[in-house]
Amino acid sequence: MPASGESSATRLLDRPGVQRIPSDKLELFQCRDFLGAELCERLIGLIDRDRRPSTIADDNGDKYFRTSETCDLQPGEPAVVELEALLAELTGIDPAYGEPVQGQRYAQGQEFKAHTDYFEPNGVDWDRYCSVAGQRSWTFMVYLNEPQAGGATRFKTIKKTIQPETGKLVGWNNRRPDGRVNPNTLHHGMKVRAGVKYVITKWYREKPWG
Ligand SMILES: O=C(O)CCC(=O)C(=O)O
Ligand SMILES: [Fe+2]
Repeated sequence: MPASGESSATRLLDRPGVQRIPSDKLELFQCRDFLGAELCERLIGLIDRDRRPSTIADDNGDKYFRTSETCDLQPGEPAVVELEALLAELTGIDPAYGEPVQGQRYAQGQEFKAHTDYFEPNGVDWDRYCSVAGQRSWTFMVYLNEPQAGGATRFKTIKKTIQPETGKLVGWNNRRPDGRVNPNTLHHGMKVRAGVKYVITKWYREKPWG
């Protein structure tokens, strides 16, 4: 298959270990042990080195909406290169369509309230975030550890809660079959009740990132 900006259910399910979460409302997948524990540890080390308060696009005025910290991972770091190669092999998406990988860290009590990863097509931030690379197409995230309690990702519309497990990947298509954004991708990074939670997030765009 030639490299493109698209992944597909067929491509993802081709890989042993990938499971589709049953729903006709969105294309949602998980894969346990996508990353080994050692690579997860190295990525956590990078996140701890460079983290800053997380921000949100399409700000809704709630300053407790996303209370975590974020790290822009450096593309040249060996652990990031390894991660990117594994994601490209899984998704089939040409790396040119990807935003740089981010790390997210949630301390006890921190969360990312229910949101969608796509940008509101008529929102105030559309031009700022999407004029070059277009809309976010696919999201992939990987849990790098297991907090002692809390920190699950809840897909509210389909009432599905995914528990953090070291190395487990979760991914979904942010669009419906007709190409419009899919509100059923609404998800909540729930409060960590005890311990700390680390994830990486990888967002792909409809056009090359540039
Ligand atoms: O931490 C989670 O479980 C969800 C993270 C997320 O939704 C995001 O970073 O966009
Ligand atoms: Fe999200």
